[in-house]
Amino acid sequence: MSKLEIPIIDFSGFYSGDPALKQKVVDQVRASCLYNGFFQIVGHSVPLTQQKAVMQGAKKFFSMPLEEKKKVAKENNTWNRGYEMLRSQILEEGTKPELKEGFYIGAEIPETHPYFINKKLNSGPNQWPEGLGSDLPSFRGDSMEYYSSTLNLASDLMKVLALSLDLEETYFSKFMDGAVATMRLLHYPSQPKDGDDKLTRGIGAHTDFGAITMLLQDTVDGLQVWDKQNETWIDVAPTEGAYVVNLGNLMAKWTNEKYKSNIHRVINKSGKERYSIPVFVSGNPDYLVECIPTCQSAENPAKFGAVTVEDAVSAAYAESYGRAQLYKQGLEKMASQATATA
Ligand SMILES: O=C(O)CCC(=O)C(=O)O
Ligand SMILES: [Fe+2]
Repeated sequence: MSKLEIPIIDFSGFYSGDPALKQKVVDQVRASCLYNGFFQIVGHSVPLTQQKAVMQGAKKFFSMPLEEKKKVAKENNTWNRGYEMLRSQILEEGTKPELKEGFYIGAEIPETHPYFINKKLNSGPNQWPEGLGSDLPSFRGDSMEYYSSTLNLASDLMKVLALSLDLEETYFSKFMDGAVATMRLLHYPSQPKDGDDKLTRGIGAHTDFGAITMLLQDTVDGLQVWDKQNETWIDVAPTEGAYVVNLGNLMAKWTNEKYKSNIHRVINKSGKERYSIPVFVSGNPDYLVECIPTCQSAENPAKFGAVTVEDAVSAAYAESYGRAQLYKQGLEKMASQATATA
C-alpha cells in the first residue's frame, strides 16, 4: 500500500477562468470530502507574505512572559477572544488537559454592533496584548489583514463545495454573509519523545464544530488525521504556503453525512516548538442549517432537524471546555481530600 496522504489540490484552477481546470478542483474537493473531509490547497488567494507575518506575530506573542499573556485572558470576556493558557481544554475524553496555549482573534465587533448587543456567537471586540510594546501595531494589523484574507478564501471554498454538491455556486452565500469565524494562534510546546505518557495530547482527537477550517502549519509536524478505512493515523507534513482544509460537524450534518467531519489530533513529539493557525468558519449565527436538497432522497431522508448555526456551534464549545473544567475540579477535590486526611 502506498503511503497515505492528505491530497494537495491546486486551487488556482478555480480562479483560472478555464472551465476544465475549475471542474478539476471541484472534482478533487468532492472526492476528498466524500473520503475523509480533509484536503490541502496551494495556489489559493492568501499571499505567503501575509501567512509569514501572522506566524511571526504568533511566535512573538507566545514568547511574552505569562503574566503579560494573562492580561488578555480569554476569561476576561464571554465572546471567545484572547489568551488561553496551557491545559485549558480536553477534546478527547480520557486524556489529560492539552499541551497547547492559544490566542483567539475574530472580526473586530464593537459593543454597538447588533451581534454584540444580541450576544451572538463569539461576537465582540478583540483583546490586544499591550505587552508587545512597539510590535503591537504590526501584530494587530497583520492579524486582521490575514483574518480577512482567509475569510475571502473561505467564501471561495464554499463556492467550490456548493458546486461539488451539484448546487448553484452561490448556494452558501447567505451563510457566509455576516459569517462568524475565529482564528486561533496556537503554540504546542514539545512533548517528551519517548515519554511513557500515552495520555498527553497537544490537542486530543476531535472533530471541528463549524462548517470549514483552514489551517496554516508552521514547519513542525504533529497533526494527524484518522483514516477510518485503514484504521490508522495519517501524518500531515507541513507544506509551505498550503492550507489544510477540513469540514466540521456543521457541514457533515448539513450534507446528511454525505461529507465527512473527520477526527484529527496533534501530538508534538518533534522535540521542537510547534505553531499553527486554524481559522474556524462557523457562518452567520442566525442562519438555519437544513439538510441540503441534493443530499437527501426518499431512500435517504434527512437525519438531522434544522438548527441555527448559533445553537449548533455553541453547544459543542460548551461541552469541550466543560470537560477540562471537570478534570480540574476532580483534581482539586482529590487534593482537598488528601489535605483533609493528612
Ligand atoms: O494545530 C493543528 O494542527 C490542529 C489544530 C486543530 O485541530 C484545532 O484547533 O481544532
Ligand atoms: Fe481541529
